[in-house]
Amino acid sequence: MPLLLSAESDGALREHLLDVEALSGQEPKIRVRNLTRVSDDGSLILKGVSMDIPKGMIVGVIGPSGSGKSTFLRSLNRLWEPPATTVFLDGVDITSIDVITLRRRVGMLFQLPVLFEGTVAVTVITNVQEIETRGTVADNVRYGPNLRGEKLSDQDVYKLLSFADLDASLAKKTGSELSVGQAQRVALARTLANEPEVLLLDEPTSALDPISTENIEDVIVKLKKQRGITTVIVSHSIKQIQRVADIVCLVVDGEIVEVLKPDELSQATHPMARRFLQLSS
Ligand SMILES: Nc1ncnc2c1ncn2[C@@H]1O[C@H](COP(=O)(O)OP(=O)(O)OP(=O)(O)O)[C@@H](O)[C@H]1O
Repeated sequence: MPLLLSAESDGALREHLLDVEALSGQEPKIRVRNLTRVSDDGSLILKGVSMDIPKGMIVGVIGPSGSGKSTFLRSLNRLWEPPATTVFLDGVDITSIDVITLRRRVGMLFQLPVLFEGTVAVTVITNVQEIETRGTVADNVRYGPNLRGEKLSDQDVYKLLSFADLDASLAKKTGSELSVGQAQRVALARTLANEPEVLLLDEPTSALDPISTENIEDVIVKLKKQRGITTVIVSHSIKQIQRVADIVCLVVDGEIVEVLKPDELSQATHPMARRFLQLSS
């Protein structure tokens, strides 16, 4: 029976008590095995991390600054290229999956939304024609499907905006007319237009006010409940992780040192993890 696994510290994988099948009833969506990253100066950024990410669950990733959280997250859709046979999506080594296909299936949202506003030429890979897109909210939402030669109808765009808790009237606006919170929800709608199976969120609300933060958190939870999307969220806010996550990974110094349920964080035993949790709460 598969177990959630954390980093190996002494050559052997340390098993955790959380059982993936018991939690989700299914095989993991993403499997990470012995993932190591060495920086140019020879220091270890990730130290043989192993982890199962259960399908349809929200996995929170917390830990001190510089501990490797973003590097871990970026490895999952090859924004940082992991070594072969270390990251698997539905059992398939992601380095063998076409990178555009992978990033459609494993979408990502960053700390700050980047919407395009000017004229952008999109080369449609399927039939090698060029489409011009102007940079409205609707254009942003249509971007991913456009790349695949699919055109979303106005209704499709409105549905995606509505799912991201945005009014359809925003569709004709440009990025500069939006608040950061609205722009982040547009970025989320744009990611959802690709119908991802997994969402990677790198501190998605750290630039947002509490109301916008709540809006985004609500959408994250709705995506799990209504669409069964698997989510990995890096956050500096332990309270946020406790609000949205089903399980929490504590990353310290390039290792996942603990995997716990959100209401069991006080049971963390690793000294650095305990100190981090005490200082953050
Ligand atoms: N491209 C890179 N080249 C060299 N070192 C890097 C690179 N990317 C990250 N690092 C280093 O790897 C370590 C982990 O960085 P990472 O951004 O993954 O940590 P983090 O836990 O997400 O930090 P934060 O919470 O501050 O965002 C840091 O020491 C960082 O300086």
